[in-house]
Amino acid sequence: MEKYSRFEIYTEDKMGMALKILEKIYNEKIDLKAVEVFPKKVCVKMELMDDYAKTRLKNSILSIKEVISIREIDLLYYERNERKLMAVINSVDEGILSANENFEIEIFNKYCENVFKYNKEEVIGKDLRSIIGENNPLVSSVKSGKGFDNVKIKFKNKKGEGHCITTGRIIKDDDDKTIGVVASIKDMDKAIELVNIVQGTQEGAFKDIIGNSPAIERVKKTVLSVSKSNSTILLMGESGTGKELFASAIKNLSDRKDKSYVAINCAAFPENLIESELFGYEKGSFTGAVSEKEGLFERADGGTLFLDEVGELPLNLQAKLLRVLQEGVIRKIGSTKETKVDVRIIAATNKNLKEMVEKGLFREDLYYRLNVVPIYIPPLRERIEDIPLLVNFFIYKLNKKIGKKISGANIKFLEELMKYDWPGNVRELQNVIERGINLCEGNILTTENLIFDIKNSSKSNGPQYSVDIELKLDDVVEKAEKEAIVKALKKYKSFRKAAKALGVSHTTLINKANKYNLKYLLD
Ligand SMILES: Nc1ncnc2c1ncn2[C@@H]1O[C@H](COP(=O)(O)OP(=O)(O)OP(=O)(O)O)[C@@H](O)[C@H]1O
Repeated sequence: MEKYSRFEIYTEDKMGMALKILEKIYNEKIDLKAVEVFPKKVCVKMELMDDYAKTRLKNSILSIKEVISIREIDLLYYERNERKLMAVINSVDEGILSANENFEIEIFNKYCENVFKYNKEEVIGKDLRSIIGENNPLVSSVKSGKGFDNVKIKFKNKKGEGHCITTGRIIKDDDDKTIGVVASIKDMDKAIELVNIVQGTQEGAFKDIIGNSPAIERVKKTVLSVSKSNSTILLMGESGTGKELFASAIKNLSDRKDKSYVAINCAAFPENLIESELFGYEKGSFTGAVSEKEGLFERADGGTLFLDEVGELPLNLQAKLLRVLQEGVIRKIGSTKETKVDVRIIAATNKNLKEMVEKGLFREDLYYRLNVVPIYIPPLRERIEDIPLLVNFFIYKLNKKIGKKISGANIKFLEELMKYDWPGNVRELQNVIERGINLCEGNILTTENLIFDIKNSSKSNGPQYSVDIELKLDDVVEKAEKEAIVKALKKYKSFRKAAKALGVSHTTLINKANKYNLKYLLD
């Protein structure tokens, strides 16, 4: 790096001090590089001098009557600021490139060096067009005076072709004239990596889980905080609430996301088959066992096993499952050998397991083993705010399947859906929308296209969850309050009458109806 000599010269507060000092430098035939002038102070940057030359110059400057003192300094103020700025520019995980109105490159940070495969020294002051070509948004923005966002550019460098994503802003002077452009550069591979990271985290993992009601947001928050650990998770909720979706989100958010994910519905197999499905069997262990069979636990080794409808597991298999959870070993049917497996269990149930334990239908010890991290997914009737979003989502999804171009649903249609009790939850809602799309002759769903499932009554037949395990006291109170208000509004069809029945003032009831989004019930 080139070296310089720098002086800081203190003077009396007089006009023309800088000129007098510069004259002395000139007389000593020293090459001046930069000057900074302040009240009572002048700083100069000059060619590198030896001690003799420095002393000569100092004496010459000190001979000026108004000069008080001189000291050597490391950097001028502008250099300090420039270095601070460059340190910041080099520390960001993005390329920063700037060029002036003549396309000369002025800033080119470390990240740019990696993307474009040029050293800063090779490009500073060079024509931008010779480095990244003529046809790129940076050049056109200097010409047009307009910035640009997230444009992909291709360029040639020493190592061949490269590509990156860039966003640029124009630099203007006081007269609004373009004097340059500054652009951020993102390496394409890094941008793709970023997308993958995002997909492996929150937004990506929850992208198929529609809804932003406080109730569903609470579940997402819990899922986020527990997915990274290896603890067993028990997902509880009525049928069709999205337990399977959440199980898959947990897997995608966990460190096991790239490992095997095996799902089994315990209710879908007859009792005698489920054991061989889960644990496998040895050849010849029973008639028909002509070859060895790998069980799902083995298949999920290193990854995640989703046990859906775990409440349906027969009691003898509950004991076997308990052993896996306690000791991490499995034994195939017909084998004497135990094999170690490393499997994270996510179990789901729409049954009230605690009640099953009380009735002797589910092993208590297994219940506590599974119930390490219980997550309760609320039924749709407790998050009716999500219905419009879900309706749009299903219209979009099912249009493609059915080959229609429905653009939405009218208000009355949505209101009817929000009044309904949804015993079949989101799955039932999806069916209702699919039926509606099939029936719809226009491009908007109306109440004429609305048919609810006949088998479901308007009263929920889902399980009532006990308070102690799934919800915080505040949530329980809110839930009960909301249910009582819904019931009263449906029964009395008037705020005044419902308020009287509930023993609260008219205003209190209206405020609460607003809080829970229930005013539509009386529209
Ligand atoms: N929040 C949601 N956003 C979008 N789709 C959802 C949502 N919740 C559920 N679904 C859809 O509803 C259907 C039922 O969901 P899922 O199978 O996850 O429910 P479940 O609780 O596991 O049901 P079951 O207890 O009957 O097995 C699926 O088609 C799923 O994609």
